[in-house]
Amino acid sequence: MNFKKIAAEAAIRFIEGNTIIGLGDGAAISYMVKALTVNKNNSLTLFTSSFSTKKLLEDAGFTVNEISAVSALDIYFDGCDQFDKNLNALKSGSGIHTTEKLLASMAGQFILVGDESKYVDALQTKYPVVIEVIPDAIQFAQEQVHKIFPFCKMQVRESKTRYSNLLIDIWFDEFPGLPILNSALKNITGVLESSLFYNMAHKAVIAGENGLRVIEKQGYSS
Ligand SMILES: O=C[C@H](O)[C@H](O)[C@H](O)COP(=O)(O)O
Repeated sequence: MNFKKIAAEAAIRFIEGNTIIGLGDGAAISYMVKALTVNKNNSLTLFTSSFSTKKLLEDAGFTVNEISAVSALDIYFDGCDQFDKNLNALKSGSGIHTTEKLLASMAGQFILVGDESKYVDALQTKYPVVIEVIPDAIQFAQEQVHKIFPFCKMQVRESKTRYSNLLIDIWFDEFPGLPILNSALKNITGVLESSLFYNMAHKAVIAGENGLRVIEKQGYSS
């Protein structure tokens, strides 16, 4: 069974009545593009944080709009590495979290899509937290991270971001409290964003052996 495909096809239903849509990156999102292609709706205005998703959309005949031209989306859909029961998510894999966070912040609803394996009680340290850093701050940012979290390990990625910035993977043996982790990284001068999406997602659509589930953030009803 292809659970990402099942979740993606279910997630499409949330589009009904909404027209300004953002799409993230990854396998689940690629199934959403396929599903959108089958039920083509020309009234959608589409944005994406991902060059791969952009190519998929354009190959399928959709127009992809410039992010700089928009300030509000109806819904932003994206995959993740993991998310917890409060819908805090790690989106470290692709290194495009700054653009993903921008679109998620613009959206009235931010919906995570994936298979059941993404859902954990508490985020696990098998993924790093990644920060996007302006090149001139590369030493300073590492020093600051080290001062705040002396036991973490850091590795600068070789690839640059679409904004020509650098990415640092930060590995923990154990995560500090997520609110502290979130604000401490955000407050370092020269750091744009981290790959921890703390308190941002509204819903998650996941599929697995036990069927399809929509998990809503506590206190959120659309
Ligand atoms: O880390 C986050 C990435 O941006 C993707 O959202 C994530 O890797 C997608 O996962 P999948 O390919 O399992 O849908």
